[in-house]
Amino acid sequence: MLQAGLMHQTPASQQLHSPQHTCGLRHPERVPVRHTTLTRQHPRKSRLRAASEDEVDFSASYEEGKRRKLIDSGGAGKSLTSPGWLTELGRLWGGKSDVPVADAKPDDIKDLLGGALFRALYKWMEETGPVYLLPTGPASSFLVISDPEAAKHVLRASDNPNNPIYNKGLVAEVSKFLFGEGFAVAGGEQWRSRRKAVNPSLHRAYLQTMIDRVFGPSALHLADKLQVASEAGEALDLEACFSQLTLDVIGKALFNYDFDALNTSSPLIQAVYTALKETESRATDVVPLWKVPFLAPLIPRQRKALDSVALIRRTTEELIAKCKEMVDAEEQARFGDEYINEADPSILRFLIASREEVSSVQLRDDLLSMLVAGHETTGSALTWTLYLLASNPDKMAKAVEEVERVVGGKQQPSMQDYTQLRYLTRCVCESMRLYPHPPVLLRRASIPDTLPGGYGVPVGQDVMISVYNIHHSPAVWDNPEAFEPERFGLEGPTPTEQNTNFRYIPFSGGPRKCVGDQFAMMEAVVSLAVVVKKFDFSLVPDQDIGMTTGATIHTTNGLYMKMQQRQSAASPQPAAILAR
Ligand code: HEM
Repeated sequence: MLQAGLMHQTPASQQLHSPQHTCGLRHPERVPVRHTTLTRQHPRKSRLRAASEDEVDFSASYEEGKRRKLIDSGGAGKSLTSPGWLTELGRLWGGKSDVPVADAKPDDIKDLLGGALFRALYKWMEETGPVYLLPTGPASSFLVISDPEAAKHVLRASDNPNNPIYNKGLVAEVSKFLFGEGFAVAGGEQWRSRRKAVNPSLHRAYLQTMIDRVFGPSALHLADKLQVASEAGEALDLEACFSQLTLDVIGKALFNYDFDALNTSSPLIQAVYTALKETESRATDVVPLWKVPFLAPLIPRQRKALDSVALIRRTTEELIAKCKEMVDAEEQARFGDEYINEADPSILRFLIASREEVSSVQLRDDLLSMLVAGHETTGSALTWTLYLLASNPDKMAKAVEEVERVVGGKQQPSMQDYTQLRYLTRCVCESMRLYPHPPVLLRRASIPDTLPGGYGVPVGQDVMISVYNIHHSPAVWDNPEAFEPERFGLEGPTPTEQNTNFRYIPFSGGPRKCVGDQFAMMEAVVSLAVVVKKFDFSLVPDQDIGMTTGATIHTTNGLYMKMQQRQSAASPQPAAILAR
């Protein structure tokens, strides 16, 4: 089954010959995507209707969809097959709701809890339409959204002071044990004021410093490790390597702390992984025992998670204390919008030097939010981009040609080079279209709402925006399963939620959009540029990579590759090799 997760990928051979997009950019700020609208003609089928203009007006299709809806009085979509028990419960629960209910069988739900969430959600989208109710118990359900216009509506109304309809809901519940007061899960005024304080720390001068001093050098450390394996003729698990790399990067960028995860295994690193795993497990627990506080110390998994969080918090508090001492010792910390301390350009340093009124617990939890949000996400984006490039030799050849031309004899790209690595940037974008991290975004309605097109959303309803479905929908993208970085024209802007009208939302959108999007793109492109410049990568044949989901889409069994140093990269050698 896990293998099947990758089976719906278009085979590399077909991708090589897949027709290229020809639609040009008519609007300089718009990225060409398939100009179609999803029209619900039948609850089990959707058909494509070509739109005549750049911008798609979804309102017409919603109206048509509403007219054609085949909803019975119980609120469930008409089903030709015998519905499962969950659907029955959904019918009872659905009452007057007009949202079609997914024909969810127990097996499907098992799939979902096992981590293959996106596949089940996709199937129900095909059967039921772009907005449906997924019953998950007698009194619980998700309203699943796979439509860009409805996603835009919900994301823009999330923690929006002028239109406060949705909040983070379940996400906040399952990760509170780790994030605490952190702004990634907080809501309302607490979130707003902390996001305002953190945002400026990611200014352009900081990102430039990160490229030169963190992204490039950390990727060169990875190259050292790859070189050793290459000389020994060994295969390495690149997913594990990228996870180590991105932990090293985020540690330095946030705290000026070197986890050195590429070379060592410390209890702290293990603690970060354990805590992350626990958030994933909590989101899919059938019986959420973690909700019962007095039980936690009695359950080994919970105890381990809580011990891990305690270790992470202690370490972060120590780093904050040290940094505070340094800032206090400075005669006059010159602080401005683009403040950077030469010796310590970290975000922690910026936040302390800004002397914002903030409790140390809040500061600690904000940093932890960024550590967690910025680690596995970027690691997974790197993993799947390299996988896709290795599976598509013609795309890899184009990427390598660009890197060699732009970066030339240097070991790592500069900020200026980064802006010229346009094809490689689009490879990362396209990989995040096919493998979005996270594949779903969760929200909860804090007041009753109506989606564009008329579906009602009751107060307290959990909403799941399936980014995966939107990114894979044939109604939204031409040839959606193919890896085609070219679909985002080289001359135009890189795709964002804005210039694709929420068809492309790997960093979400609206007020809760990722704060680290630029950081992540630079980190991913620079890291890939460094390694593809030095090595040819080949997938170990016949491996069962598998695909599963949690906070990100990751492999089930790792991504094993062999590296061979490129002729053109024979000199200069990676730093550590020279030192040997
Ligand atoms: C490829 C890498 C990344 C991806 C795909 C990604 C994706 C996302 C997404 C989808 C959200 C919004 C979730 C929602 O709407 O519920 C988000 C939020 C966030 N991300 Fe990222 N992210 C990445 C890298 C980073 C990095 C490197 C950092 C830090 C430097 C970061 C920090 C955050 C924070 C703090 C939030 C919460 C923002 C808020 O709630 O106000 N992310 N990310």
